[in-house]
Amino acid sequence: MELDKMDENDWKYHGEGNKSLVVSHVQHSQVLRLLKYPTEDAEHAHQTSEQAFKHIQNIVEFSKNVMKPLLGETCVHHGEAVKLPLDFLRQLSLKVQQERPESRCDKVMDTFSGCALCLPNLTQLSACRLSDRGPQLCIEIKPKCGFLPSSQLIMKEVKRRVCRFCMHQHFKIANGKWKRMSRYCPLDLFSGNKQRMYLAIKHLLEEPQNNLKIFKNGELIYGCEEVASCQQDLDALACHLGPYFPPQDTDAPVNELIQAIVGALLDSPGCDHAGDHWRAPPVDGCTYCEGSPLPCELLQNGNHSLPKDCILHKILQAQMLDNLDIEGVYPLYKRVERYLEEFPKERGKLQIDGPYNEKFLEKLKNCPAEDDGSIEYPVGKVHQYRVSMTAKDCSILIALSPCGEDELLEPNLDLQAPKPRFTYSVSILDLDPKPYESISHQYKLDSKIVNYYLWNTQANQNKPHAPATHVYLERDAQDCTLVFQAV
Ligand SMILES: O=P(O)(O)O[C@@H]1[C@@H](OP(=O)(O)O)[C@H](OP(=O)(O)O)[C@H](O)[C@H](OP(=O)(O)O)[C@H]1OP(=O)(O)O
Ligand SMILES: Nc1ncnc2c1ncn2[C@@H]1O[C@H](COP(=O)(O)OP(=O)(O)OP(=O)(O)O)[C@@H](O)[C@H]1O
Repeated sequence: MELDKMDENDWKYHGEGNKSLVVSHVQHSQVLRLLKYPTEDAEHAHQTSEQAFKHIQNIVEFSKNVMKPLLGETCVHHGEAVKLPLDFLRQLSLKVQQERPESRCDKVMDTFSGCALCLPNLTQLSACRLSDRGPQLCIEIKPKCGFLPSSQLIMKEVKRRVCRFCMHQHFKIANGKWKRMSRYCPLDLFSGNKQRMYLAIKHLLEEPQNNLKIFKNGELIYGCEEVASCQQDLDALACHLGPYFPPQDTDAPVNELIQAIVGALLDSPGCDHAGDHWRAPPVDGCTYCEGSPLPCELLQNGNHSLPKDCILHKILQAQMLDNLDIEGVYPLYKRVERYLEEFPKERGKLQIDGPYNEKFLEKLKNCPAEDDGSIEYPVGKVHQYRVSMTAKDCSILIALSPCGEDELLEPNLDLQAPKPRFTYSVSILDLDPKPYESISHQYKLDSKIVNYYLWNTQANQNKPHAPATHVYLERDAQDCTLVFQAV
């Protein structure tokens, strides 16, 4: 990338999340990930270029030194912090503005610092496998948390039976984030049982929310950009998929696609043994969620039997570093807070805000197994919890391209299920560190999600024919706030 020749016309809007906006290069397989901040947040506008650059470098180092050893060399691309001309960024921001979904416009792209993260465009197969291929298909899945907690410290028993995603759905529908309930359950996807995985992906296709997107040649063809309304057309998707499947299969291209996704998720390409040396302690919680719509006989048939080196297994291992649950971690976070009040200078030594280097990884690995009264124990558990939060919020990108005849013989490139017809690459994105301070937010959110779920499911059980208008009063902390008035 030649920084003195940056031209906004070489870049186009690609997508965005809560924290960053992504543009892709029109010719090269490259993206720029630009941070966003709330429109009213003047503090960020006054952040110096050095501070912004350091923030992005922190993201790079966390991906490279913490998440990569856990998740694997081949699927994590940490990218590079870059400094860009301010004029280019201002023009780019104007150019992409009209393509941004309205629901994301409460934040603006950072055009002040001149800093961004440059990454390979992961919706395309990696360059070494790419050459001149046919049309490329890319499936992005944000799987969310794939296990039920089993910590002794949990007071809210329902959390042992219904997963966070399924409970959160009730809360999201009530506060208008989505219009329709998703039937996807992460425990089905992470089950390792092909039937359950197939149905989990089918449910994602039926109601993608922000958990599934499909790109064709880098363009979004399926998945919602606009938050509340997200009706997708499966017939239109089937038409898009036509060229990828031989004519005899045209009646079922969506099913074929699901099979291909299941195959890629269960495969262990290259078999790098990332994370092997420090496995998360086993969590012996229940392996199915009562919120899943699947029949009981199917749910009980599959117990985290994911192949050891597949992408889902690695992500699940990283998620399971949270073995105390937020209910167990929050008191430890408060203990760290009290310690830092007394010894503020220790903040740097304990690496509360980084740097995310080998020493940080050591702290994570060497956290005492039991509470020995040291400060290393609560700090280690908080670090582990933050890493697990990143793994619970990352996305998997599967880039598929039809195979040439000759490639069908290469064992590591072929999908086993259902037929070896694609070459593919699997990557993980959005591996940013979650701020230390977010633990407090997580604790409150956990409580809101569980309380609302219990209230809503009990209200529906007791009053199946109750009037459609109801009021939810939230009584956490000292106040009593009117939260929802759903109609
Ligand atoms: O808390 P959750 O589970 O709702 O996850 C948030 C995501 O919401 P989701 O439920 O996936 O729609 C949320 O995604 P959306 O903005 O809803 O697309 C973000 O990923 C957020 O992360 P961050 O604060 O931007 O670093 C995520 O927050 P973290 O909890 O990961 O910090
Ligand atoms: N390297 C990449 N290659 C291709 N597409 C990418 C890449 N990085 C991000 N994207 C796209 O941009 C979107 C937003 O990126 P990302 O998930 O990193 O944003 P975010 O703001 O951190 O998300 P979140 O809301 O989860 O915090 C992704 O959903 C993905 O579609």
